[in-house]
Amino acid sequence: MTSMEHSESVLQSLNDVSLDELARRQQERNIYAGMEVDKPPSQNSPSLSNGGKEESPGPNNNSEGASRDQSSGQRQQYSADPAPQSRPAVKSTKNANRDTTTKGKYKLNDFQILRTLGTGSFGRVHLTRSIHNGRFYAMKTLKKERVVTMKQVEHTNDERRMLKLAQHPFIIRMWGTFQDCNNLFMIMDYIEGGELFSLLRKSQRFPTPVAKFYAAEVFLAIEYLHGLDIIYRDLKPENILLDKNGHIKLTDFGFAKEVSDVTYTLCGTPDYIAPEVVATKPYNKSVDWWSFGILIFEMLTGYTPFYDPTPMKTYENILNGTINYPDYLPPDILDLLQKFIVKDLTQRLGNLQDGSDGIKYHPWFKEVIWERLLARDIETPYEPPITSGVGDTSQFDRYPEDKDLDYGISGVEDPYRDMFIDF
Ligand SMILES: Nc1ncnc2c1ncn2[C@@H]1O[C@H](COP(=O)(O)OP(=O)(O)OP(=O)(O)O)[C@@H](O)[C@H]1O
Repeated sequence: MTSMEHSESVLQSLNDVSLDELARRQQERNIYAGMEVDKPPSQNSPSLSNGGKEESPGPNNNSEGASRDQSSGQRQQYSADPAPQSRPAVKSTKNANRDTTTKGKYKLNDFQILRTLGTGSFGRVHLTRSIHNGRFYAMKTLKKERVVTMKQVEHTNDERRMLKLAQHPFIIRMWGTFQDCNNLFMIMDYIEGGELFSLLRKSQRFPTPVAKFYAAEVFLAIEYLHGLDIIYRDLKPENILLDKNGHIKLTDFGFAKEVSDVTYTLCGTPDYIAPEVVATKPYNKSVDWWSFGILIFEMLTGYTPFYDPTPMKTYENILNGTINYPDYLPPDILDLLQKFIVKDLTQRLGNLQDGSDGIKYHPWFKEVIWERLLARDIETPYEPPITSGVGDTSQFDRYPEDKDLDYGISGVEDPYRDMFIDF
């Protein structure tokens, strides 16, 4: 199939889906996302006993559980540091000397806020325009109070630091951060094409070459992060944006963490969490390769293999590890998926002696020319229909705008000042 034919088949399936059908599926996703994951599973549950703790127990980081984005119809993220136990602190040193400060501070007045692109549990992402260079940027805002009450202070500081460290063609670029008394602000490139999630839901499932293209670009992003000792920990189609040409940009580093060895925090999105994370065992970068397998499965089938409306049942399914692979999946894909979605870490592709090369040279990826892909020199299977040029927002849902934004307040007492000193 040529690249053109891929695009046509994706577009064809898009055209086949009525708006009602889309609304119904979005609604389904809401129900599916709205289940009880805002509480950490009980310590007695078969899957989540025996807690551990990775991150230094800062004053506000003993997460009892936090879910993100309960309003936008996406699968919820989940983060919980189980009961603290005395474990040696994990040292992450690889990037210790890299400068993650931002040169020259932006301020709110540098941007004109245009509209909301997305919402999360901590705030909104706005389309903005620089008053200096006229360019469009996405401005992610997080309410400090919410970050603190949901015990995500360290994850939020990590998000800023990891985003600043990561500079890659398939990773969102963050230009700077700032804060006021109530909010944190992150200025990122605006990615016009919307979420891969929306495209996948509209298409139901992707033809193999389309799934392979996105998987290969995601692979390069994850391989790069692992090279920096960063575990991403939240791979899913909602966190993959498409630029105007149809290349991917990995976004939302809310759970990304620099870890050279192993870590313990339970976080991620239920359908995508690896069994060793569910079982609160120490885990390493290979959790991203498990999620990568789930992502490829979802792109090819339109659903996730351990799906259940109840997250606790999803966790059980993950621990059972039984997957019914549909008959239409050809043997090379089956082989790949079975090597990613495998509980035994000594069998999991990406975690073997040949590291990420084992993935790169797997037969399913044999026609991928990795150097050209990295150079964005491979034709994309789908170009988002961006008609009104830069700043086009047609690929994003409309969100009711908040008329009472409390942005830009300073000079009053800020109880959280010491918690976000890098912003
Ligand atoms: N740089 C960007 N360009 C365009 N849209 C973006 C950008 N960053 C985020 N968005 C939109 O805003 C949504 C929310 O962003 P993000 O996932 O980073 O926020 P969040 O608060 O972490 O949300 P969640 O709780 O769902 O994880 C994204 O799903 C996407 O639709």
